Amino acid sequence: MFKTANLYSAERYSPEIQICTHSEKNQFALNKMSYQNRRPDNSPSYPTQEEEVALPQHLSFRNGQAEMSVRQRNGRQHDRTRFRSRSRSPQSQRASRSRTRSSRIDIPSWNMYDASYQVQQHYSNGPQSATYGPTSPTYDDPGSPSYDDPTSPSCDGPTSPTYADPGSPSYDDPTSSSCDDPTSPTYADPGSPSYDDPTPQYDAPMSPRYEDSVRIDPDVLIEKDGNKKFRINRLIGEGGYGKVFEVREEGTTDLFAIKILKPQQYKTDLFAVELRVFEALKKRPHAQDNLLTMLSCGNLEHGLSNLSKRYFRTQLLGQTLGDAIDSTKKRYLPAESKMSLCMRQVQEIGRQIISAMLHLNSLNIYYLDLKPENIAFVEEVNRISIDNSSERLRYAFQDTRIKLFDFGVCRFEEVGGFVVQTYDYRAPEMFIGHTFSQKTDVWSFAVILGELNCGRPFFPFKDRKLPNCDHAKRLIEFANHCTSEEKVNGEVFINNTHLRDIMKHLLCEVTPRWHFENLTNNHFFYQRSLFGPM
Ligand SMILES: Nc1ncnc2c1ncn2[C@@H]1O[C@H](COP(=O)(O)OP(=O)(O)OP(=O)(O)O)[C@@H](O)[C@H]1O
Repeated sequence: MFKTANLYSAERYSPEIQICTHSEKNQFALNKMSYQNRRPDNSPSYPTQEEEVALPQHLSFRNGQAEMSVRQRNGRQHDRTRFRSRSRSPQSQRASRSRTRSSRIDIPSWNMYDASYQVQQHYSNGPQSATYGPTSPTYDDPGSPSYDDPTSPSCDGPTSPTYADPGSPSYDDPTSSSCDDPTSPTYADPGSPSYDDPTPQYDAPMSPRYEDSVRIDPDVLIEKDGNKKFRINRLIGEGGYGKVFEVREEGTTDLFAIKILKPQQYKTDLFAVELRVFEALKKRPHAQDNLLTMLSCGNLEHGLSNLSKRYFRTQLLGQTLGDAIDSTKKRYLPAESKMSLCMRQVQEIGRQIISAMLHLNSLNIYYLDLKPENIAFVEEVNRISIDNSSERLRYAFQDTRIKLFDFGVCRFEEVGGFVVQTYDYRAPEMFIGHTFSQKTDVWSFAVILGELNCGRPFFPFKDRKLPNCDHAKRLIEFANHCTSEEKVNGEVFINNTHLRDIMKHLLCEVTPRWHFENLTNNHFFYQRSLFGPM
């Protein structure tokens, strides 16, 4: 997503740090303070798409590690990318500590999802070779409810999915149907660079969180109770309570994902919840079509630095839907610049999410954190076919097979209580303290469909200062407008009549809102001929 980065008039910043991408020949410099305050032309408005995508808002160096945080302004996602010198000899550590502010990183391929980065760090005392980086852990969502927020009552190829999937509702068979996170990282992490803090934090002591994210030592993981050995390829991502690594089984070419629990999270039950969901899913042989399932779990023989030995291993998935549609950055673009996913693929993706949710519901599991960031493509993502002839620009993916993962927030029927949910996808009743139900997920599902159709976050407002009950009302009002043909801000939000008809039943008050079961024979999702070719 950063490949097209082209910085808005970089020279006008007083360059403290330069990053250049070889592939694009884009050189850009940033000065955190000047960017944070204003664009170079002094216009106070939202950044352009390019700026928004390209500008790292914070890049700092700590103990030989270059650290960059990217926060998509007004968006949901907060990404940090770190690079660290592979050899951490005392000399290199000393050299990096004495480095001045004039540093430069060359990144041959600026892609968050590359297996590794080749990073050349040129320090003031001479170029120094360094390598790679674990990539793109997505941290807390600026829109996510924070535990500190007292106003928040609910914390928060060509292969199409097969219609013949016996575990999924089939359109020939209309009857078929098949937890709190106190650990979420928050922006208030004292060791993290803060966006509000104008002081660059050079040579500040590393927070344990940063330090441990890059130390992969040893790089062979051995299952304690099995005989398998895995070599770590890279850190894929980091969540509130665990880190996910891409690993290769020794002696084979098979790749897997291994999630290892952070030691400080032993006391939380999110890992246990996720394992319990995996165990439950074993009872549904077809659940694995659209839900990530576990291959093994237990303890590793040797833990990694700063991580516990508890782990589980799963299939390795591709990019998340959230990253693939990357609509957050388009929030403030004019309508004509937004791109919608072609309707046929909205249908395909929607149908798979329904299938996943029906499996979970049949096991009395509430997912409760449905969002594009928790849905991943089975294969690496390839965006194709942009069709300019339709009303909106459209794109498609080569392979739309998806799976839902991250079951840490799931709830079982017998457990009630406080739930952490992402702000943008949270149902209105959750803002006013209602307990969750299956319909909580239905709302989030509809928001995702809307987002795929609009090419940007569905609800274009986010006012954290608004009392929760007012926000809830606003959501319902806005949803009513969107599901009518009325223009909202000069555009018809949902420009497909079939989708609009369904959305009326999904984006509404909780009582009339449909269940996922109501969608099992819905022609929008199950009538293949409804939409023509991409
Ligand atoms: N099986 C997998 N294959 C590929 N990538 C994965 C896999 N599982 C997780 N990831 C990546 O790792 C990141 C963190 O994983 P996950 O969301 O499960 O962690 P978490 O600790 O539950 O996070 P959160 O705090 O958001 O709940 C994800 O955003 C995703 O990009």
